[in-house]
Amino acid sequence: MEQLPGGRRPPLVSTLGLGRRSWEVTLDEERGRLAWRDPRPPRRGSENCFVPTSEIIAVEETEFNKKQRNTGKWQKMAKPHAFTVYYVKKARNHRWRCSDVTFWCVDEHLCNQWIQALKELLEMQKCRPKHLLVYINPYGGKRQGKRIYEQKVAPLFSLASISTDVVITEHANHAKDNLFEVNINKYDGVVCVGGDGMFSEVMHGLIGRMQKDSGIDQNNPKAPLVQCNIRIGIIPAGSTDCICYSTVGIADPVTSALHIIVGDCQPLDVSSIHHNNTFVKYYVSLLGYGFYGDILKDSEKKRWMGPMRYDYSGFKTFLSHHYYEGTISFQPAKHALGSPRDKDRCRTGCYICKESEQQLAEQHKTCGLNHEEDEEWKVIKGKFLAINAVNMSCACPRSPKGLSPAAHLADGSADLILVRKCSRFDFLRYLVRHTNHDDQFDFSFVDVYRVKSFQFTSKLSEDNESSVTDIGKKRFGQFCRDHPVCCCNIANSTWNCDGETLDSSAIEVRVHCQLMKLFARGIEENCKDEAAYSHSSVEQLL
Ligand SMILES: CCCCCCCCCCCCC/C=C/[C@@H](O)[C@H](COP(=O)(O)O)NC(=O)CCCCC
Ligand SMILES: Nc1ncnc2c1ncn2[C@@H]1O[C@H](COP(=O)(O)OP(=O)(O)O)[C@@H](O)[C@H]1O
Ligand SMILES: [Ca+2]
Repeated sequence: MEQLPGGRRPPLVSTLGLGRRSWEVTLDEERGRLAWRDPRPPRRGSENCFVPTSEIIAVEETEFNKKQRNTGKWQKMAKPHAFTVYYVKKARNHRWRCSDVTFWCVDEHLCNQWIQALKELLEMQKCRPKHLLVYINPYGGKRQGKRIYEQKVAPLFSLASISTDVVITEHANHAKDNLFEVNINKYDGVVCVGGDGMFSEVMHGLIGRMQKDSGIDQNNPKAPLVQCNIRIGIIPAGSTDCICYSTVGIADPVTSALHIIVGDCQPLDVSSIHHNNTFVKYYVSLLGYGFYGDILKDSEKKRWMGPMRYDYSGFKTFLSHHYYEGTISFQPAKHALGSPRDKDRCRTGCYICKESEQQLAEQHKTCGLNHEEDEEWKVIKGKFLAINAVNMSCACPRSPKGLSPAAHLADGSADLILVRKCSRFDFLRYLVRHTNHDDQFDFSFVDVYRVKSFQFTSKLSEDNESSVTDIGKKRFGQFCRDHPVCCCNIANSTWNCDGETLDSSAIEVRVHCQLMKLFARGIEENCKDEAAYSHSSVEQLL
């Protein structure tokens, strides 16, 4: 076939049947779209439709079924040849669905030419995964992980010719441990079916494996970590599904499966947590002390309640109104272009995250040389109801704008939110603002900073100048029973680290810019207005 400069082929244009009528169908490689147009003069209800080729899921030769052939005209003509194109249809609220359109023609050769051209185009999309390793947590969220995968996700992977090795986890850390053993190079990505805790496990397995294979000591808080290029896909089947919601815009298994199929790629900042030069954990969404730590600790005892446990423990923790004393020191993220009070949000193709990617590339060229030790540290002592460090907005169904709506997925910084001791009423006002359009940072008792690293020491551990083991023993102490009204406490809180509790309260945290990648593209600006994807009028004509 004739080729254009750059090896591209000229558009393939044919008149094909769609329903009962003929349409002009164009496959334009250069513009990257499959379009079909009603050639008759425009009238109400008829539309031009197109699908970006990057969002075509599959193409299949189709048997015209009896029902279609037995209606009227078909009986009089030669047996038509047909093919079906499966593609991503964008619905409201960032939801994606698999839609399809069947074209037919009498000429078998033409039909095959179309199938061949579309298949070749799909083959050219090198970012698409062919072989995936899937971990399913059967006990996450409402315990529907296995059913969700089998009924909603597996059929789509099979349609897209993706082969899978599926592991249904049998215990906590099964997926993490397994990732240290498998031949990871066999796979184009790892999929986790579950909640944020399950994602965290898979991430620890992958990042840990990567550092081990590269001889990096994770216990060294200053060690430059090796980027993890194998992408993770999240099929949400957990209780909060914050990481999925904040990176896709919705927690919906079919939408996530389609993002995996089309081979999306979203870099993600990961923070490392150390205690006394010992590696503790990584996190990508929330590291919360005080309010969110206490909710998590209480909710773990109520796992049988499913996702409702967070509402129950949230209410209880709100009523307890405990505050914690400690010192927080941080290094502001001077490199970051944005601020936590920005009105603009991190969206698909975010220029701030792109800029960080370039800075990172420069840094790699200079062999990771930066002078962060010399940069200033700010120190804040106080009594806090909550200390939240978020690497991303932490949007979730409970709070669609999240804990820090302007946080970026991949800018190499975290937003550190300090909620000081205040009245219950004020704390409630603060919480309610996570669910409406008002600014949750516009309170005298709330401060927010964009940081690249921070440290926290609770007053208790400062007073004792204690070691990890001392802190470990004391943190399970009880809240002050003598003064229930004053809400003071003689214990430490717990850190909530992507939904997992941490044992050490004194910690050192560092953001690693774009350490890993997801099968996602960030939240898209709403593109529902583009007639392109609206196929409804075509459906009316059929
Ligand atoms: C009066 C109404 C106030 C409502 C305030 C709601 C604010 C909710 C913000 C939630 C942020 C969640 C950050 C993400 C945390 C998850 O990593 C963690 C574990 O998730 P999973 O593994 O899927 O269970 N979830 C939580 O810590 C639950 C927090 C729930 C708070 C009510
Ligand atoms: N088979 C299993 N049995 C028990 N726990 C598991 C299993 N598989 C994974 N886990 C653990 O369950 C925890 C919660 O999982 P997650 O999928 O995040 O559910 P949820 O969102 O309901 O918390 C994770 O910490 C994970 O390590
Ligand atoms: Ca970030």
